[in-house]
Amino acid sequence: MTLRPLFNRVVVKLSGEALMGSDPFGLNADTIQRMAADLKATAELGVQVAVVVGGGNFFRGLQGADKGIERARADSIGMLATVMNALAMEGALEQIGQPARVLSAVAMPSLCQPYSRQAALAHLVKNRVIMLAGGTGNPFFTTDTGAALRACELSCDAVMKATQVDGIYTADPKKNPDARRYDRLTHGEAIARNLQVMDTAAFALCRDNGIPIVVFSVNEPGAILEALTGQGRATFVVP
Ligand SMILES: Nc1ncnc2c1ncn2[C@@H]1O[C@H](COP(=O)(O)OP(=O)(O)OP(=O)(O)O)[C@@H](O)[C@H]1O
Ligand SMILES: O=c1ccn([C@@H]2O[C@H](COP(=O)(O)O)[C@@H](O)[C@H]2O)c(=O)[nH]1
Repeated sequence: MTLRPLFNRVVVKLSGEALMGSDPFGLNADTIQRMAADLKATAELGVQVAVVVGGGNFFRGLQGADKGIERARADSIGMLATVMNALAMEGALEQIGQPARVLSAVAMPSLCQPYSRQAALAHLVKNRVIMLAGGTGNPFFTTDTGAALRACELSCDAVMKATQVDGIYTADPKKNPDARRYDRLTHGEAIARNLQVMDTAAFALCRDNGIPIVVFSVNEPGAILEALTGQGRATFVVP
């Protein structure tokens, strides 16, 4: 069967928490290798892939702030966590022969290239998987908003949110076993119903720029390729 991608250029928002696999913290090597293979298979289908990686496996700013770290400083630590994840994934991709580049919104030129739209587009057309680290580069935001922002500025066809749950539910399914899953809803409905799988700023940016969002679980091998070819379980957020 020939697999046809639903989209030609995407932002994959890769959950930081998913990168720890069954470990309690940090990076799980098998999990990273599995996701790298999935991203490579997706790129081999001809899809241009920009990955915005989260940092929840290491640090979230709000948790730091709860422990008394000033919020902006805590968010800086969170952004650095995303750079660690991006560097790890870049290495895993290169190891299996998939060209990849980290571009960071927080400049650290001895480790990776600073993010610019021009550089990102130049890598994408050469079929390199780009790892967009540092979120938006500003505190008080999340990598979901970073993913939406990059999808807008890089003219992506969709945001693929690769996360820990297999779609968007009426409430957080980890806390509410009676929550029901949506197959499809609009950005406006997601915002109005306060569905916290993504933050409102991310939903609003995608709504205002007509960018669909696909939410799916990344916990099975091949999940990204499956979601991109319209297989498997996912929720589609559409204009
Ligand atoms: N209505 C909802 N439907 C689905 N999931 C929801 C909902 N409300 C809250 N969630 C929670 O949102 C989580 C996904 O978002 P979250 O930002 O926490 O993590 P992530 O995007 O996977 O990235 P990271 O781990 O890097 O922070 C899910 O694991 C789920 O528990
Ligand atoms: O634009 C951004 C993106 C992220 N942060 C900080 O990083 C952590 C980790 O990102 P997640 O989206 O939670 O995975 C986040 O909690 C923020 O503290 C940021 O400041 N700005």
